[in-house]
Amino acid sequence: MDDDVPPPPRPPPLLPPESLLHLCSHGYLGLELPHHLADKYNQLLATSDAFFAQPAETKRLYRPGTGLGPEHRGPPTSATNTERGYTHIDGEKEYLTLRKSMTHLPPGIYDAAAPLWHDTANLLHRILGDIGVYLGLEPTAWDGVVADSLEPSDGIYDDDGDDKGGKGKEKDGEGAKDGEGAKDDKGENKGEKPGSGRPRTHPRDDPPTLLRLFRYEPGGGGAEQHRDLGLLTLCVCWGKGLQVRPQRPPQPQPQPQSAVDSREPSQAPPQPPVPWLNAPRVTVMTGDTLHVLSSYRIPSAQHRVVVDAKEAVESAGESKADDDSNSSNNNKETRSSESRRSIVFALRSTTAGDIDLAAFGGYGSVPARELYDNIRKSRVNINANKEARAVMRAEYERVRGKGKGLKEVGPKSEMEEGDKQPKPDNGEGVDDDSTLEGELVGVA
Ligand SMILES: O=C(O)CCC(=O)C(=O)O
Ligand SMILES: [Fe+2]
Repeated sequence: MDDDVPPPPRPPPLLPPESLLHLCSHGYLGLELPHHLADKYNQLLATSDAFFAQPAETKRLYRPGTGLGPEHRGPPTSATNTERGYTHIDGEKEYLTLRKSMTHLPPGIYDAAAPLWHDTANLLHRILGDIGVYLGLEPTAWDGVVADSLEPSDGIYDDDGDDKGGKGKEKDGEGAKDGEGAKDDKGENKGEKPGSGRPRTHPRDDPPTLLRLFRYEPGGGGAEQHRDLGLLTLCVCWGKGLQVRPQRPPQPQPQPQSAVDSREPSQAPPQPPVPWLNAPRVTVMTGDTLHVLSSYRIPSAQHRVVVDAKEAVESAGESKADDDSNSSNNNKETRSSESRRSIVFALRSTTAGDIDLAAFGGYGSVPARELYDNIRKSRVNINANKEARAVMRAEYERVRGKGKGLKEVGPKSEMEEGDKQPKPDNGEGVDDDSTLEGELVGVA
């Protein structure tokens, strides 16, 4: 007998079976964070609050852009890039977006965010492992697509000019603009950990995963209904506003017609819309990339943010999405004069190399960047400013109106119909090298 039994390859399952079933059926789940991680979120919130309390001119130093002068501290990328640095949408919200490189950050943010990045990415990776088991995949199936997002970098960015134009530019396909920008800007992370001799990190080498600190204006509108682009998103909220929409329960099969009821199935009364529910304070949500890689078995979470207190109460009817044992039920109402804040960690699939589809029950492999770009198509960036959203929405409607667009909204039809779809927006016009996230699914 061989006593040499190898250790299990993974930690034991994290989610109880009923919670995993809820997540895989509805796309969202309330979580109770371990104390140490909840503390880290509270510390990051305090640091983030301190940053948002700064005068507008100070915060603007951290916006993305190039050639913005010696005081500029933000990422040296396109000025319209909403996926890095500080963004302010007047009357709506402001947010600071961190990427794995952890560079170009206001003082104090790196120290508060880096440990939290590590713990959150690893928590979501573990939940992906559970989802893999639910799907009948190897629990390690996701490792290759998230490996480059798991650990934060060291926040050092020292562009002394000798790697411009080459290293990493093609790595994730989003580097050219970043790299060009670096020529015009020293790009030092002056508010952050000084140091030398350590591996340098350039923003252009970042995987698309992000950590975002939000502050919403009271009554400023929140975020329109959408689905996230990536694999899993963790939202930690201070103040009510995040709402989720469960999947419609399966409908009973139409009965054989009888003399009593001769209605055609198509004449059945229309279903009332599924109501929005207030999300638990800490909620994990599935994204479109997970939907696609699960062969469409796992829905992506429909969600929105409603910060108009009156609308939030009316639309969700005070019901809470805490119908599972894991949810945390302390999503206190924000007083209308108070700003809602949230910290969002969006774990996205790599854009480097190839994705082995066999690991997901498919066949062959696909270039990771191609998968990412296909899923990103026909999306509206719900975190862009009003004008940009209007342009994207109009283009989206134009394409749909011509009948050449997606037969149905969403990545399923995109994947089925290949990548020949007209592109309502590919991100270039708005964010240049950034990812558009969030799709409006019922554009009014
Ligand atoms: O602020 C939140 O709670 C969620 C924001 C969101 O859904 C998003 O930015 O994609
Ligand atoms: Fe979202």
